[in-house]
Amino acid sequence: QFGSQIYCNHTVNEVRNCTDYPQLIIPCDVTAPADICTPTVISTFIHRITVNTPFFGVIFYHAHWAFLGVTLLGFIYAMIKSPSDRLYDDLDDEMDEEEEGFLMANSPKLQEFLSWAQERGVISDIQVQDIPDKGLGFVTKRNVTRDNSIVAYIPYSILLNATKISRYAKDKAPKLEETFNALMAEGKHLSERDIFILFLLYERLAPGGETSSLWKAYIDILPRTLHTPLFYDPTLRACLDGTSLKPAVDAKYNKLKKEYESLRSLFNKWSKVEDAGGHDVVTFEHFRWADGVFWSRVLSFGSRFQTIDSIEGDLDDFHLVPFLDFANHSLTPYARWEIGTEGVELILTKSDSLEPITSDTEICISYGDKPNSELLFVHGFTLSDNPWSAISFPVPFYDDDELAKAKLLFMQYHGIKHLVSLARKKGGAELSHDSTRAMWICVLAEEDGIKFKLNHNDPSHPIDLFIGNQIIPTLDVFDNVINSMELLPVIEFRVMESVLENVEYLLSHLKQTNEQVLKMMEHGRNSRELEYVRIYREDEYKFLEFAVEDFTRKRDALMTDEVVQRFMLNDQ
Ligand SMILES: C[S@@+](CC[C@H](N)C(=O)[O-])C[C@H]1O[C@@H](n2cnc3c(N)ncnc32)[C@H](O)[C@@H]1O
Repeated sequence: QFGSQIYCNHTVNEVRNCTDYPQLIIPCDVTAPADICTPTVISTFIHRITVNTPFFGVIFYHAHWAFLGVTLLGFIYAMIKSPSDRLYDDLDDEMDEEEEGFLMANSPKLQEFLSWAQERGVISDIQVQDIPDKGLGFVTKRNVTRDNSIVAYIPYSILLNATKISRYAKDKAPKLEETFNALMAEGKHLSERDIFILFLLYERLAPGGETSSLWKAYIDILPRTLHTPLFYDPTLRACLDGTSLKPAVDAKYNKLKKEYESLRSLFNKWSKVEDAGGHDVVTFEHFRWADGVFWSRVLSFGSRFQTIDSIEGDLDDFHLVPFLDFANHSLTPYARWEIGTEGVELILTKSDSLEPITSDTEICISYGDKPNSELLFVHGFTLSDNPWSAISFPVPFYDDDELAKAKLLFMQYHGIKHLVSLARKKGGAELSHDSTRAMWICVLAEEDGIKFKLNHNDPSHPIDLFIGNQIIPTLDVFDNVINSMELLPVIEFRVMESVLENVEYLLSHLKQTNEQVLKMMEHGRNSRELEYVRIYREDEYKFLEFAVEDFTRKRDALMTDEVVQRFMLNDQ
């Protein structure tokens, strides 16, 4: 009623004086002198109502208590009510795991999954644990020797691949099958990846899809938030400016967005939008998640098929292997995975060292010789001591190249990527075989004797290439013909010059943005993601400097070649 007002409650000769009695300076209350303590406007107002119309005063008094009571009850209800809506269940999951984006090793969901796996035949002699900065991973339970022994075994029956998902949709998930059928009716070819991500979304979000599913326990342990650049906020994304990854991230983001929009209406057939609280059943956020989970956990069996003939007759490349997919990546892994006769095995790789691996040591596998750009793009982490470096840029056709369209069509027909990839190998920066072919096609001109013939009436074979008078039916023939051309050093010289121009441009672009980005990084919140981006930028910078040096050397060496010199003289 009086707010923070105070007064002196002591008089000397009828004058208020608290100089010697500071303890008598006290807060105003109703007994205080009215000329010193002024009630607040609101309290005066309420007082007046109460005195002039006691009836309303009584109502006001009781309403006050009723309001407090209802608020308290509402609060208690909100505390004890478990959210029933699937959408909020999901939100709840996300909040639990929000901090790290990963499940914790002691979570009931993980325990449920481990029992599920065990009941279905998974055998393991290692433990799933929280690994700092990596989510979950494997650790040894006791001292073990590296002797090619199997430390985990996952039977084929719980592996997922596109064929199995399609069969599951047919038998148990009619709405998922409807989605597959609708897309095929539109003439869309469903890739293995398409089938996987539709499955992951269906299992996670379609009502009734997950509850009775064989895969529920597995879907539940998949990380709900991912940390790849596709999930960066705009500031963090700007820290990629000037790198070769930036255009790749932007392109992927836009592609996913388009893909999501084209599927949105089909997702909304899984349940009524009203039942999903007026939201889309599957949001773009979910769609990004499914794509990210797929690429960060899938194993490619492709190159290892010769070792199996009992995997239920299907020859899909991509497999999700529940349990094995807890294995993290290391440059010096203790284990590898292999396809056994009845399941996938995790094997402690043999080592000459007799020293055992001590208990509680992390058991990693190798995801392959992946450069930091790829690790960051697919997995959201980088390694400061990663020896694998690589860089890619689009095939650099000249603006005035009239054959560019035909060249692109030829490359497409023969499955040559439109991307040039350079990697650190054998002490130099090397073009991949595919990229060498792409660069040859790029730098060849009509004057060199190449000719394209378009086959308008045959869409299955739309273009032919001729070099001299020889038709080039396959890429092997292409390699042989180019390698036996007298002009080869000139072609190589052009390739070196063009690649050099591109790596020089990439380096200067990275240099230009470095200062600005480093400043932004200094002021940014220090996060693990930022550290990963910093490592990647430094790595790319060093590799580009190295590539510029190496290609300058290679180009200069070719400049002394007789054929090149003759060609240059004739050209002038
Ligand atoms: C196949 S999963 C491995 C299991 C995963 N840690 C989990 O909690 O489910 C691959 C993901 O693990 C994380 N990861 C694997 N190796 C890592 C490493 N060396 N450093 C940081 N994160 C790693 C990345 O998020 C990656 O996308």
